Amino acid sequence: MKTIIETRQLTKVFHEKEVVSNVNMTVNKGEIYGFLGPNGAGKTTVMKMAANLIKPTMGKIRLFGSPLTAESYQILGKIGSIIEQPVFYEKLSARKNLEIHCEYMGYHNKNAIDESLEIVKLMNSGVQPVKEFSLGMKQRLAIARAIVTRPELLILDEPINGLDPVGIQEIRNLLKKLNKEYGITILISSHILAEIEQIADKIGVIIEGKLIEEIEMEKIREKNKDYIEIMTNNTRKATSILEHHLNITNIKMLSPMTIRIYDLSIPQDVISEALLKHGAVIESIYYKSSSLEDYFFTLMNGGGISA
Ligand SMILES: Nc1ncnc2c1ncn2[C@@H]1O[C@H](COP(=O)(O)OP(=O)(O)OP(=O)(O)O)[C@@H](O)[C@H]1O
Repeated sequence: MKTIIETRQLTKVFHEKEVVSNVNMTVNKGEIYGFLGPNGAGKTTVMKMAANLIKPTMGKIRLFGSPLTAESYQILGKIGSIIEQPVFYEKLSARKNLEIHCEYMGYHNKNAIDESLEIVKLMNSGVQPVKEFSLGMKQRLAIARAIVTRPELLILDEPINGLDPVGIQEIRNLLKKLNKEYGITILISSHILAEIEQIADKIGVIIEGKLIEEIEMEKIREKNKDYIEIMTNNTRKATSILEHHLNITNIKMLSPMTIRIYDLSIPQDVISEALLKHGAVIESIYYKSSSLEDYFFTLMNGGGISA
């Protein structure tokens, strides 16, 4: 698997305060990486270092497999970013803003501007000046500007911040499209779990400058599957009854007295009835539903992330 961003022991000190500490982050090609952490945790600082906007105090960054150095112009040309509040020429149209950006970047491709306006659905904004845009339109224009040079990696710092639910949905769909149809790898930060859990393939959680978790969403969902837990004096007998009489196969023995069923197609009362009917003693049986919010809450231990 190709690695697009790799940081090792990445550290940033501002005025003798370590705001990013030894961050080892890995963003793979094709991934949407959700970078999650409360306000002030260090997300923007890590992203600025990855985009070469500020220098690390210590540690290493590799982009597209090569070390990031002062001569990395070519590598940086493969990155589009929105870091902190995007600034536009407010009196000019969306198209004019993109033209100026392309000129500045030395990127000359006539179709690219039309294509990015089309992708973010701003084709119809015509000559309307950006100052009349809604926040959602401005965020879409920021994305258009980030993708107009056809980058392979997008670094987006809180692009959903402040949008209403419709705006959030629009940006989410847009990012999914850029990722799936155009193969763009995306690093996106947020302080709100719900904003990115639906689109991220992997999540990195940063608190007080430390990356405390980096994990695939798939693994989180796996860990957080609902189950039925049964305590019985004879787990072997109970397992055999479940397998032979109810055809349940996804059973895990947790202790000599406890089993868990992850196959939830059979209702709990049917399970109890079958166990009792065939002579197993049930000490307790209950349904456990665990949500992603629970997982993050436990992880953060109330560290300030809003679920
Ligand atoms: N240029 C700077 N000089 C001094 N301190 C800074 C500078 N930039 C950031 N910091 C401090 O570094 C810490 C991390 O800030 P950062 O902006 O990276 O966090 P964040 O996770 O992106 O939070 P937010 O979501 O609020 O932007 C904060 O305590 C912030 O005050």
